[in-house]
Amino acid sequence: MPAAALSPAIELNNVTRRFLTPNGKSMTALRDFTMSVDRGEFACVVGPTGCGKSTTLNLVTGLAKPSAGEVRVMGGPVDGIHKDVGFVFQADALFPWRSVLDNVAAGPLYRGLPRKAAYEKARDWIARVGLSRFENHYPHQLSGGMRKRVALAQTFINEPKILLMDEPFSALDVQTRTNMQDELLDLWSGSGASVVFVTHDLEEAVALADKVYVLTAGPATVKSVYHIDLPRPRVMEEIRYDTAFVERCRIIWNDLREEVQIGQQRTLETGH
Ligand SMILES: Nc1ncnc2c1ncn2[C@@H]1O[C@H](COP(=O)(O)OP(=O)(O)OP(=O)(O)O)[C@@H](O)[C@H]1O
Repeated sequence: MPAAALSPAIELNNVTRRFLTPNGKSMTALRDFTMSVDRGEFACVVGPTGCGKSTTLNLVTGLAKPSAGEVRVMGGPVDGIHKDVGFVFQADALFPWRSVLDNVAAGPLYRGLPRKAAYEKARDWIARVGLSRFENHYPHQLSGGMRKRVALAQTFINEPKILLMDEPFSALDVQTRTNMQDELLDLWSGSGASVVFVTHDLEEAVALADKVYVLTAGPATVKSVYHIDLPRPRVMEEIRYDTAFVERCRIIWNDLREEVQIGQQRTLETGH
């Protein structure tokens, strides 16, 4: 077996990322950042507002380059967006002028699958997210939760080995959000994909993840890593009452709270 096949799906080794601010000064968003996500592992990243969570995802996509250190995806250096990477962000990435079916079929068509096979596959994924009756609807005719289901189908249909998610459910109401978390775990459990899921919501992180990274107030570095050994499959409505779950949230929140307070204090002092 080649060495690359045994390597983690994602590695950030001592990464520093600096930006130039509008007034020409250098600003460090990430400092000495080290993170490793194994194949098939679900990692969540939590930290104070603006600390650098999205920047970690941008480094994995290659949209941002490290100022120092190294980023590796599937055992190799990052060189543009890797074909095995899928995304789900807070904002919908659906084409408004295309039906649900055309939206979901777009990925396989783009990747060269013949039309008939692409549409068969799209129908299958639409059924898996429970939207068969809506395949001819347009995004504006769907609820926020339904659009998220389309987004998940649109992503999972490409069979990504790595899934990057940046607060994908934060705009949804609590009930819809819970349903989507279950849906995501269900789709992920059969996929073998490695996930990096950024969220402000610690309970969401603990409920979903194998591993939770707590980041410091910017510049972001890894403050601590928690392994979440709660049994799977997990059901969101039930896990929130599980004493082991509550205990883990309490421990991690004690850690995260300090950073949130530092971030808030800084905002009060500097106005941003
Ligand atoms: N392209 C850029 N140019 C300049 N500064 C940037 C750029 N991208 C991010 N930053 C800065 O880097 C810091 C980290 O931003 P990032 O978006 O990674 O934080 P975040 O933790 O994801 O934020 P939030 O919690 O608000 O979603 C912020 O201060 C931001 O202003």
